[in-house]
Amino acid sequence: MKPEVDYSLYLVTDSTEAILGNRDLISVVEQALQGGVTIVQYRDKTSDTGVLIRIARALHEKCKQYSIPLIINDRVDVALAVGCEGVHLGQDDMSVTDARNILGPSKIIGATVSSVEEARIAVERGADYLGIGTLYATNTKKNTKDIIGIAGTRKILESLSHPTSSAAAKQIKTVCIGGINATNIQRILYQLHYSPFSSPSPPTIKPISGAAIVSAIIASSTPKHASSLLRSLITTSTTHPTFLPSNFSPSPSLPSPQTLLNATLTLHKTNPLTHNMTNLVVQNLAANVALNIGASPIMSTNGTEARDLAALHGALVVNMGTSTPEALTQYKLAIEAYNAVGGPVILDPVGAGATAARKDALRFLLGVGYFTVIKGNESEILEVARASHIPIPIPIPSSSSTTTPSPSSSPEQPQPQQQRGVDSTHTLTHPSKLSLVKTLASTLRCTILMTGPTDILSNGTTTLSIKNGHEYLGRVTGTGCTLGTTISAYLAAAAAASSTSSSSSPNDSHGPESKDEVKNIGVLEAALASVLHFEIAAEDAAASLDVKGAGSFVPAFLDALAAYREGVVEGRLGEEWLRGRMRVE
Ligand SMILES: Cc1ncc(COP(=O)(O)OP(=O)(O)O)c(N)n1
Ligand SMILES: Cc1nc(C(=O)O)sc1CCOP(=O)(O)O
Repeated sequence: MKPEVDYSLYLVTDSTEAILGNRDLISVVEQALQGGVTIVQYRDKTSDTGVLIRIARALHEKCKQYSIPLIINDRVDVALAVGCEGVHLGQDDMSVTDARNILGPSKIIGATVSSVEEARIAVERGADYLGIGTLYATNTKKNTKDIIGIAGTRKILESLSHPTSSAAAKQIKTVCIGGINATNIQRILYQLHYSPFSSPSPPTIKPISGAAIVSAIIASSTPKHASSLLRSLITTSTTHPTFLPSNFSPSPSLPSPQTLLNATLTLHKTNPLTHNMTNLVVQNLAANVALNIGASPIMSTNGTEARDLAALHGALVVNMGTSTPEALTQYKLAIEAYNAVGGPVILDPVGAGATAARKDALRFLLGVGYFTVIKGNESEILEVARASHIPIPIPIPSSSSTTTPSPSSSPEQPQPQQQRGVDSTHTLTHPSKLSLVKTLASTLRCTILMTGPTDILSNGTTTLSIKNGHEYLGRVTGTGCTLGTTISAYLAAAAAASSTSSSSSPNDSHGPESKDEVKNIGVLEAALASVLHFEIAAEDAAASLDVKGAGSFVPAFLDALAAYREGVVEGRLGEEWLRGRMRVE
């Protein structure tokens, strides 16, 4: 009878100079056991068999003291000699079938897989768990076959829980591997619906059972501390991941006008910080937009001050408009700082499809941290989808035929039309856009806003079309970027309000009506409220008699942004008014 194994923090060892240094492996593993690793794999690619067996025996003794299973990498003979709990086999090692025949039914056999097909075969051959990778590029193992990211890992998890999959597939345990550390583990587990003991929470995806880690523990100078930190991040990720603002759960329906007005009131009351790492073109306009909607802007591209700024309960906008390799390093520092404290982060992948450098920058940023909202025009969101390995709809050719993305689409991705500069191309039908935005939001477990004549907003559960706005917005450079600033201010306000709602007075004059309504301002509500504030103000500004074109529109727009906020705060713009103005379905 195989014991129930907790795969949540799976330590894979490494004895190389670069990672272990000149320390003693047994002592490092013992410290990791004290810190709370739940399963250990001895992985040593160079030692002779005699040495392998000696070290494996010593490790097994230690693991037994902590009642933790020991697995041997690659070598069935060593596992047999030591009598430990099992083996881990790669695609080029002994087959799972042969290993099972040798080891018998009571031993644990793990298999490395990087595709749906490899997973299917490993399950069929009787593996107990799958090591799914490579999740992210890692210095620990340079010659990995495929970097599959969150989307590739999810594809495998989805295939295992597919209604037509076998009972064994539905039951098999899974860990992800490659580039996992304390800064990204919660986001990764969140995006992979971590659940330590199988019980597929959302039925469409099998939750991951744990994370396999090498360097973040073995290379640490304090393996006990590194392990216990990782363990506590894993444990809290099932309750509430620290990178998510509290109460930011997916909204199941179209937010009510009162909730949207409450978001504006909350913004006014909290005067949140919006930290903009934005492009050179829009710095001034973005700061003015922030001031007029009722936020406090800071335009800082220095990542080293992000930790201090993140402590001020604001939100971060990362806008790739004029980014450089040096800027990417600064963005990384800032994203990590905001993720560490649960501050909202908005990614505006400006011109993401325009050049190879921008495509690379986008892939880099998507691996760096969690984005609460990703906002972009159609071309930019298509690029995010491609970077996330999500099947994208076929662009409209000369005729109007399109396909809807489906998880079973061919791996041959249709190439989106080359983006020219930062302008968007318009190639998809509305249903295709809806489907793409929803799929992307649910895959990345964040909120996506695709802007255009009709904006599409989705958190993967609720998908909305927003038809407000005015064409002048498209004739002033950088207005799209300043929408990112507006979203950040609303998210920061909602996050701050939700974390203090229990202590605030629910019936302040002109304030949100109840604690519940403050709590209900989740990401989708805050993002929708910000888009409506921005776009209805644009409509009002454009209708002003003084406005003759895009030039005179800008000052009128700033006035209208402030007037919207003042109207809501003073109670002149209420529920009925908003119901009549919002064009959302
Ligand atoms: C848990 C886990 N997953 C994957 C691997 C990789 O194993 P393999 O493909 O055999 O590659 P090497 O480890 O031998 O380089 C693993 N070891 N553990
Ligand atoms: C041993 C191993 N196997 C991988 C795979 O993709 O199969 S990645 C990897 C190394 C993971 O190291 P770290 O946690 O330091 O990034």
